[in-house]
Amino acid sequence: AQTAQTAQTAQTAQTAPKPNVVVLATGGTIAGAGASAANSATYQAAKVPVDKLIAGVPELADVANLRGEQVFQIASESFTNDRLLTLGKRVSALAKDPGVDGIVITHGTDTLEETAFFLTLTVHTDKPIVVVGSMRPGTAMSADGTLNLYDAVVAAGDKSSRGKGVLVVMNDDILSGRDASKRINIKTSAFGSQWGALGSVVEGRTYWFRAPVKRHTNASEFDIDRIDGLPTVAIVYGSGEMGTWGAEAAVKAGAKAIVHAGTGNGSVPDYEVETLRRLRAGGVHIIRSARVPDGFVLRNSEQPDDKYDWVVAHDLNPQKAKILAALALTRTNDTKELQRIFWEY
Ligand SMILES: NC(=O)C[C@H](N)C(=O)O
Repeated sequence: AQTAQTAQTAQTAQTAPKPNVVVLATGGTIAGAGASAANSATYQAAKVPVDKLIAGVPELADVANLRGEQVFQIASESFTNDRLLTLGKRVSALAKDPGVDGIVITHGTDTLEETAFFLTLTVHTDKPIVVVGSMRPGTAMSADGTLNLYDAVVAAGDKSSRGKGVLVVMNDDILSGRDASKRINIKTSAFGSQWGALGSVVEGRTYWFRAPVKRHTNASEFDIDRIDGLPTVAIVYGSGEMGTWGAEAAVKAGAKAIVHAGTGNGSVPDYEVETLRRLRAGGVHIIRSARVPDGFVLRNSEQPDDKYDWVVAHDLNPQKAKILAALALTRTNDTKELQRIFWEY
């Protein structure tokens, strides 16, 4: 009986139509190449074209009908707002295509968390969008890109991934694009979230344990199809003896908002308070976040945000807060609205 059932399962797998998944390649280490197999950290990112990446994992053909598109070939530290918009608009167009069931974006890991958050805030779709990278180039021993890509394609082709916002698949984990963050820069377990993974991919199957509750994709008020530019938002990193020059220089350079990556609970040094209040009075928004990777910044604790007309970034790290602030400023200049947005997304 078991043999009959195994045969039937195999036949169902063969006859069930495979999902159509598009791989959008942007570069990164997952497309990297090093001089020797021992080079896990010394290599050139963004070398291998998308068709070669796909051809390198023949098992992909078992789980999806795949085609690749080379959007960029860059290391992800070189992402700009313009590139984010180009990528977002392409993802949105593909998501509207009835012949596309899911989208995978291969991406460098350095700014993968920004791109994943940006897409989850701006692309209106239920279809799975999965961002994936690797920590070792394909030429290295124990390269992690092949399994990560396979897992990403599995997740993107799986109906159970729909409506969960943009996902990050790395190292067997399925994470929310909202709060997945690069937390270790030398190991394959690079990505995590203080709120935990949503699920796992194991041997070509997805397993889910939670779902995001914050607004995303179809429920978002931001729409990539209507955004053609983003304002400059600067992150000013908090430390002892940080001075006030970082904030001043950011505003001189045209920043419309400053994400203050404060110490502790988004603290502001006594000697900087008046500078930030003056910049706010001049129209620049001050968003208090924290350089501490976990936890969240409380409103009116540490600083009287109501009195100063400042915003807090909630649990978003500075780089995520920068993305949300830039998007929010395309729609409002009102502090209360900005704060609402930071609570809701
Ligand atoms: N692991 C990586 O992908 C790092 C690389 N610097 C990138 O972000 O493109």
